[in-house]
Amino acid sequence: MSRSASNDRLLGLSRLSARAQLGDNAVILASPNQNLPEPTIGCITCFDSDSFASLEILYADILWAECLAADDSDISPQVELTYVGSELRVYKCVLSIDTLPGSKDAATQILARAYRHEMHRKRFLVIINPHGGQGNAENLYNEQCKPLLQAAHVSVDVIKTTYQGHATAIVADLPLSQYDVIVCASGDGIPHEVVNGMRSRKDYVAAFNRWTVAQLPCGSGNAMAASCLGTVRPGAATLALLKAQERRVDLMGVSQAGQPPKLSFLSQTYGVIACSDICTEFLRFMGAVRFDLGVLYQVVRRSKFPCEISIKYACETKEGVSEFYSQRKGENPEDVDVSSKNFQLRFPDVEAPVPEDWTVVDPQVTANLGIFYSGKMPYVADGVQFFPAALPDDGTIDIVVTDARDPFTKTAAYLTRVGSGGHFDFSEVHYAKAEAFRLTPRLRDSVISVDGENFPFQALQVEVLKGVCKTLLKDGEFAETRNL
Ligand SMILES: Nc1ncnc2c1ncn2[C@@H]1O[C@H](COP(=O)(O)OP(=O)(O)OP(=O)(O)O)[C@@H](O)[C@H]1O
Repeated sequence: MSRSASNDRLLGLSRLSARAQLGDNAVILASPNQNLPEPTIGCITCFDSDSFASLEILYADILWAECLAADDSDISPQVELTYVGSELRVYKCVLSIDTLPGSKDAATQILARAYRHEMHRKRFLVIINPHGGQGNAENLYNEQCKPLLQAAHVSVDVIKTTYQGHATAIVADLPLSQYDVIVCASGDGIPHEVVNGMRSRKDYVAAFNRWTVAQLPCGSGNAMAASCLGTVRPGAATLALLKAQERRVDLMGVSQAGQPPKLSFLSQTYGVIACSDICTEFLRFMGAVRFDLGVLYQVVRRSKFPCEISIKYACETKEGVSEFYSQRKGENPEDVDVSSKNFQLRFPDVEAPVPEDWTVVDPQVTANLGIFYSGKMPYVADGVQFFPAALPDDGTIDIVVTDARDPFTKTAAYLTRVGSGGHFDFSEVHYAKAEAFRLTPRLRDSVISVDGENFPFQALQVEVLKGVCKTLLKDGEFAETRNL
């Protein structure tokens, strides 16, 4: 039996008798009603006249499809479609699907096209950091992400963190088979905790083979979503996540003397950038602006951050980086399970002498260091492509080094071009790819930041761990960066 008319009114459902057929990329409306109902503002189950004006609803925007039992067996099958329309609101409509190639019913065929990577079948654990994003994370999730996840019928459990380090503890104790995707509704701090929680488990290899880690951008630093889903808008990121392709990415193993080894998924930094992030925590109320102010302050002061850096290069020059990048971009290898070997550190301990085949960065530069920034993902913040040559699982870490002695005008010129990746072109900016590096600070006190978190201020050694973690990438690749 079909749904009753009163039930439809309750849902705000528009029962169109529009006929439609399944195209390659969209459900294409053949003859929409002349008198289209206006969408009801704020209602999540209404008709979006904008999409209908274009006479098609893209599979990329479809969240759900369900066959309605026909009142009359003579008419084409009726399908209730749930989709994302203008302003990322969720809409519903009922269509009569005209021609149906193949034996599967219309809803099954639409869902297969809407979810090429079957994300609608996955079980999600969402970890919300209520403290994240200036205390806004929970609201952002509830208002912008949850309606889309519900409309997509995915199974979702939610846990809120109650203290720093809670996400590590949650993941360390989680039954392995209960979930497929660990979604961090947070900034970059929670994914950092999640991968370390996974690594702390006795069955860590199984955990990295089972769980996919993703971010819904609800924090103040959302580099993971910017890089993997191509947006830091929570609603758009939710849609991108539901349609994304699972892909293995590299992590980095971070070693410091006397500290337990840690995993890093995003970046390590010392100098201007680290200080601008960590040293401006007290300006948290200002949001992202606090970071820009911090950079400006350090650059105007021409602050120096002496250190020693040794690098096991994969590409030492920018020409090498460009060539490597163009050869490897677009590779989309099959997902192969990892073993404990993939997590083993290959290089001598951080306290042992630096291996002979590593290169010592010019001591003139490192005695006057401005920025040291190393990373695995292209975007370190919304619209800031610090590492335009970063690739998901190329087995390398991108490194940027600058000299604080550069004239202010030069420094300002390359820093203002970081948004477009234009800093790569400046001869003053050293950009390389490495398998590993060691950084030994030569200041009494300053900051070392790993994935945006404050780490002990002492020497650190970092090496890449190839393809150990699964995440979700829009179109199976990192967000687009400039041409190199
Ligand atoms: N309930 C809580 N109370 C206080 N801190 C918490 C809580 N839950 C998580 N945290 C900590 O908050 C820190 C920042 O988290 P997250 O990255 O999600 O937010 P953010 O707004 O992007 O912050 P940041 O700007 O510091 O990156 C993490 O170190 C995390 O451990």
